Amino acid sequence: MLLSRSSVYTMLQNSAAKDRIINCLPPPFIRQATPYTGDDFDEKVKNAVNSGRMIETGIKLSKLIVLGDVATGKTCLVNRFCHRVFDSNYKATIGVDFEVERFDVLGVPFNLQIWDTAGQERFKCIAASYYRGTHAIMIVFDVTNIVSLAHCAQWLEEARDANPDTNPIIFLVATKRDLLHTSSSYSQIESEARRVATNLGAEYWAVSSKTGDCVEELFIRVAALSFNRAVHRELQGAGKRHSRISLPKGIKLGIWKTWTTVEKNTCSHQCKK
Ligand SMILES: Nc1nc2c(ncn2[C@@H]2O[C@H](COP(=O)(O)OP(=O)(O)OP(=O)(O)O)[C@@H](O)[C@H]2O)c(=O)[nH]1
Repeated sequence: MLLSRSSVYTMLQNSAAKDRIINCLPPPFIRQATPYTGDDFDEKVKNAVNSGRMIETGIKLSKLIVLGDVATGKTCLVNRFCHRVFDSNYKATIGVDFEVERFDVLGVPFNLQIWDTAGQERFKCIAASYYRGTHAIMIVFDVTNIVSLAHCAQWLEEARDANPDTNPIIFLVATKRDLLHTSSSYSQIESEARRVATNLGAEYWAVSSKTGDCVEELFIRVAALSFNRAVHRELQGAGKRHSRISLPKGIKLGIWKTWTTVEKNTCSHQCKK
């Protein structure tokens, strides 16, 4: 069955969960540890949304890839956000896993494709073939493993090589925050990680998939910045391709997550103003 653009739009518009509704730009983890310093969505983006132009151009879609050393917690991070679960047993990702999360940003339907990639060397070439066309890159390291932080620059370089013509949003994410019990051991890692984040031009976050600490906030921030960038790109005429539904080869609309319908415009992410 073929769905018209307007029926797909209506279907998706009605399906963002309450906690996926974003009406204001969420803050970074640390104000001094981000290159994305704006306090709000761009004026041009807000004007375009308010004028209704975004509805005509179709559903917004951005691709996020999650990269990092083996067992740093990439899968647990994605599963915590997408399924609200945590599994303490390690199961290696083979190649890539794929999720789509539905958001409603400033009243506009927005989909974030989340690509969880394998950290194991032997699966790397499969994973790397999915790096292309990304709009956001999340480099993950384990707070208890300083070597995984040292490898972040290499992961980013490989992702950038696959996207020479784009300017993706970059996040450096410290996982397993719950494992560092003293604040002094964490602050040592944090200062080194923030230095690395600055060098990479990345926004820094520290999360725990086990406790759920800051996971939701991280992905809401990723979605909001990605939406801002996607609309901006579209307004500049460079993002025409991304304004349409473009699912990866072999992925059908039917596997998209359909969240239980919730009342529209009930925002759980309150504006601070
Ligand atoms: N304590 C704690 N353990 C975690 C956390 N996140 C992940 N782990 C554990 O770390 C191990 C590796 O997690 P995964 O999410 O599978 O790691 P991955 O980066 O996806 O691994 P690859 O797919 O092989 O690259 C598992 O045993 C998890 O339970 C966390 O926030 N806290």
